[in-house]
This record gives sequence, C-alpha cells and structure tokens, in this order.
Amino acid sequence: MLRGTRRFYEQDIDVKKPYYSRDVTRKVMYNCNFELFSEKSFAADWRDSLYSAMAPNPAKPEELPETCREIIIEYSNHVMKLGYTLVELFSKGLGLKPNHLKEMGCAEGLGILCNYYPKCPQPELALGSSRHADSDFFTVLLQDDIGGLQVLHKNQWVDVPPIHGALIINIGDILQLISNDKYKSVDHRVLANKIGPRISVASFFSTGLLESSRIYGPIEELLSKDNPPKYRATTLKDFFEYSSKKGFDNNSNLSHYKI
Ligand SMILES: O=C(O)CCC(=O)C(=O)O
Ligand SMILES: [Fe+2]
Repeated sequence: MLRGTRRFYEQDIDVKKPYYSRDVTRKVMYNCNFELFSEKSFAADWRDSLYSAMAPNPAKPEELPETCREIIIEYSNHVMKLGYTLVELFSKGLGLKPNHLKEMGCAEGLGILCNYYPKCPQPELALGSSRHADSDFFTVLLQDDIGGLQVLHKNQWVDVPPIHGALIINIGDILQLISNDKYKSVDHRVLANKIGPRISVASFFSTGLLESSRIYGPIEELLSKDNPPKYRATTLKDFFEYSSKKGFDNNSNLSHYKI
C-alpha cells in the first residue's frame, strides 16, 4: 500500500492532473493542503493527499488511479474487516453487546487518504500535518519508517515511532461524542522532515458527506443521572462539514457540539 501510494505520487504531473480537485463531494480527489482555505487554518501543511471513498458507495475501480487501483481495493477490503473487529472491541469496552456499534453503522463508511510528505528544506518552519483530531469514529493509520507522527499526551507531544508491520488506531471525535467521553479522540500532528518523502495511509471510518438520516448522539445505554449527555446529537455530514469549514485551528471540533 505504501509502495502503491509512492507510485501514484511519483508519476508525471500530467498523469496526476485529472485527479486534482478541491471538490470534496468527489469520490477520488488528489490535492495539496485541502485545509488551506478553511476559515481558521493557520498555515499550509507540507503534504499532498489522495482521497478515495471506499464504502458504502465506493469509487468505481476505473475511477481510481491505475498505479494504485488494485492495492487500494485489496487494502480497503482488509481494513473493512479490521474495522468490524475493532467496533466489536469498542462496544465491549463500553460494556455494550458486541454488535452495538456495528448496528449503529460505525464501520459502514470508509475513506482512504494516501498522504505524501515531500522532504522539507526548512522543517523548523513547517508542519507536515497541523494539530488535529480526526472527524470520524476511528482511523486505521499505516506509516512508513521515516517517523514524525506525534500525539498529544498530557499536554506534551509524544513521538509515535514507526514499527514495521504495525497499524495505529486513532479514536476520532464521533466515537468520543457517542461514548460521552468514555473514549477520547487523540490530537495528533506530523513534523516536517529534511528526509523524505514520508508516506502514510489513513483509513477513516465515517460516511463523511454522504446524505443519511442517521443521527449520532451519546449512546442512551451509557447515560444515567450521574452521566448526563455531554454533547448534542448530529449527523456525520453536519459534523464533517463543520470541521472542514473550520479547519485545523488547534480547537476541538467537539466543543461546537458540547451541551
Ligand atoms: O501521516 C500521518 O501519520 C497522519 C495523517 C493524519 O493524521 C491524517 O491524515 O488525518
Ligand atoms: Fe489525522
């Protein structure tokens, strides 16, 4: 998958051009700095991204770039299976029946973002990815061996060193919202680096901008007099639109939904 991503980016600009777009309703979209024109983003990020919608309404195979078409389809099939296992574990962790989150549709939507961070001549002046939490239920992240990913833990940035063959699971804002803060989304960022390119593949579990009548609020079974709902309910589309419009500004998107 990492090699497939690299193959895509290292093609001639003319081959990549047809995929270049800032229209977030497209199923396949290649761009750099997708958050650059958001309301509150501070600065451009030192990365390019290729997004592919893979579930529940996947991009047609012929819509995916030829250089990584097969591997994106194969990889996303594996990640979907892993997603179902993870939502079972997340359900159990909340003391709910194992298929609770699956029935809520938490593993129904999948978008794959292939990131390419070119080497940066002055890494002290830039970030690969600005600080953010993901606007989904959870993210399965694959990184190469360059490093640079950090998570915010007790107000300190902590390196997440690459481990060959390992996947990183990040809790996203929506899982925090429905679990009423039992699970916490993690703020993370990626440092720019003099060496590179660095490649990562983030698999986001969410239906994103798709129209859906499903509304997500804190799960009733978790609430009590001592644990009242902390957030108002929302659709995934509304949450995603709000977070995309706001951009990466160091503030949590969840505060907008706080009761
Ligand atoms: O490149 C990474 O390791 C992280 C990417 C990321 O956080 C994202 O795409 O949301
Ligand atoms: Fe992220």
